[in-house]
Amino acid sequence: MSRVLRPLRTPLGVLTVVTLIILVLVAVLASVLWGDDARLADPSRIAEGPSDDHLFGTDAGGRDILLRTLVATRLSVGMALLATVIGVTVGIALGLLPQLLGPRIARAAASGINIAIAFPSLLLAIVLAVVLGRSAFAAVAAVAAAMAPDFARLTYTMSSSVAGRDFVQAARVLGVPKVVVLLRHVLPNIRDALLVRASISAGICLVAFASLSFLGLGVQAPEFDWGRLLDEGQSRIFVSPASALVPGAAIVLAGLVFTMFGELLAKSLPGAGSRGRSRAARRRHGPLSASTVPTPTGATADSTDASPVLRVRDLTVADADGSVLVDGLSIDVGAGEVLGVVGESGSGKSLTMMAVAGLLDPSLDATASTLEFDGVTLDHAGRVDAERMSRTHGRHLGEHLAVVFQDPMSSLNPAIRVGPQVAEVGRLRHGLGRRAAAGEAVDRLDSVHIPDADRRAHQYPHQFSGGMRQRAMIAMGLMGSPRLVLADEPTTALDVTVQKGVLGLLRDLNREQGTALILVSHDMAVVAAMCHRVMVMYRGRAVEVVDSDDLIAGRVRHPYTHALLDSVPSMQTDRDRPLTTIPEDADFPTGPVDDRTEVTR
Ligand SMILES: Nc1ncnc2c1ncn2[C@@H]1O[C@H](COP(=O)(O)OP(=O)(O)OP(=O)(O)O)[C@@H](O)[C@H]1O
Repeated sequence: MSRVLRPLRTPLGVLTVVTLIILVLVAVLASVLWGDDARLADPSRIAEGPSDDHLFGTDAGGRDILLRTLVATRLSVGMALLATVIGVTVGIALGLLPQLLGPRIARAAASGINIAIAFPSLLLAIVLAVVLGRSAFAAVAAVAAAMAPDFARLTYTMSSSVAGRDFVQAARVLGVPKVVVLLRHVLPNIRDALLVRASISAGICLVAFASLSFLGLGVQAPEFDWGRLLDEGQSRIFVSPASALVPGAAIVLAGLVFTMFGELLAKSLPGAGSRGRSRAARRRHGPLSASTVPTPTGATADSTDASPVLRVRDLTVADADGSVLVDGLSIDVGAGEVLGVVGESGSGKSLTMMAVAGLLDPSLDATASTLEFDGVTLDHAGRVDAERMSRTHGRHLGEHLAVVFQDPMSSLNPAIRVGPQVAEVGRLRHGLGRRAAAGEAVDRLDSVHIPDADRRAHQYPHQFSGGMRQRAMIAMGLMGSPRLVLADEPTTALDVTVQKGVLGLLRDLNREQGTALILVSHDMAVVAAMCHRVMVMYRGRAVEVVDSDDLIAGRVRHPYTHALLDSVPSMQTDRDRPLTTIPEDADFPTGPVDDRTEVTR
């Protein structure tokens, strides 16, 4: 709270607040106190200069210029605020729209917004005001319409960036409807920047209205706003400068107040960016398997379980240019199994997991001859369509599939307290009431060893440590009945002292509830200790799947797996020589090992 109030204690903050209060008081009271005087013409005092009775003189109707300017505050400020509210609301709705539509329509909508924003907004407002007719209502509609594209662009850009964060992906895995994701997870994280921009825009609106009225397009007689007063006064500016200068000064001052208020808001609000660091990356990976069955396209992480939890055949992911990023991958993971996935950076581990979770970027093209999760076929005529998966199987995936992302800071929505985030699954999936879901969330937080879970549930993610955030993510998965957990480098961002706790939690879940686990990691020691089998990926292909015992003993066959093992230091490593690394230009075969391949290690 003190952080929010700190900017108010600066001289600029005090000045802004005081002037804002004065502006509001004038807008509310001036019409009541001086409305009649400001409207009543006095033919005996037409176009007088400054005097004791009239500080800044009178206008062509003999009315006090100062009083008319004060009385015009309500209409001028009111119209600016109304247009801002309408423009911002419409702009935000338009800016969020592409997130709700399919990729093609979204691109078209985004292009439409870009084209609209290319028009100078004041020019657009003038054109619209002419088209809509001369009235205050038309002016409000015109200024709001001219402002909307700007906000649509801002909203679209910011929401696109937030939509890439892990906590939004996590919400999608849970099957949260798109509109709810936008309102609950995206909008709160861009709200602050929009608020600041809106208050600054209100000042700009004020000038736009003055311009319209000055051109005779806005408020019509007998009503008057500052722009109209300026228009009336400009013809007499050389005889009676105050007639134009007073309303002109009011426009400038009020515009300044709004702008200063916007600046003050910017300093007071923490801002979406500071609440949660953006991480565009998504990584999730690998599964557990049982036997290595070389296939024509790649090694298969194959489960011995008669009815695997996850069954993937010939998964291929290509980008828009046709480059193949994941090439013919086949995986089986059975209940209670842990499959490790290792491989060089960029080998396609995350994309594989994204495809399984239905979180693939729409720009990517994915196909599979089989993609079954927990007895449900997820692919559609060979196409892995994330949109369709979420629509058709969102509920099933949300209940039985849990994802633990790499970066615990970006996995949780920074704008929502941890308890309600964990409780969301209970409310969405199990139809629990707010109170019941909150109670269950506390139980789950407790079960993942969050100390003082009741109190912690009321805290925001930034008040949690990294390890606690990962535990909270796991607690979220436990709100359903997960049959499979995809853990994408879940401990990479954590201190080593915390890693053990998080991995232990995943292992307990696997052992006690028979939950299958796919663990992506670069840490060979972790993989060897945690997993039954390990799938080695290289350039988009599974080149080898090996029992972890064999991995530990070095009984591997593919040259890339050898190279991976050679790069792991051991107690026997010669400390006087540089550690072995895999050269960047190394070119290993991308085909899978088969039974004829000699075990050379
Ligand atoms: N949305 C996308 N559009 C185009 N290419 C992509 C996209 N996402 C990932 N890629 C590319 O696909 C390849 C595999 O990416 P992926 O994230 O699966 O790698 P990874 O094995 O998980 O790497 P790391 O270990 O560094 O996380 C990379 O070359 C990456 O640049």
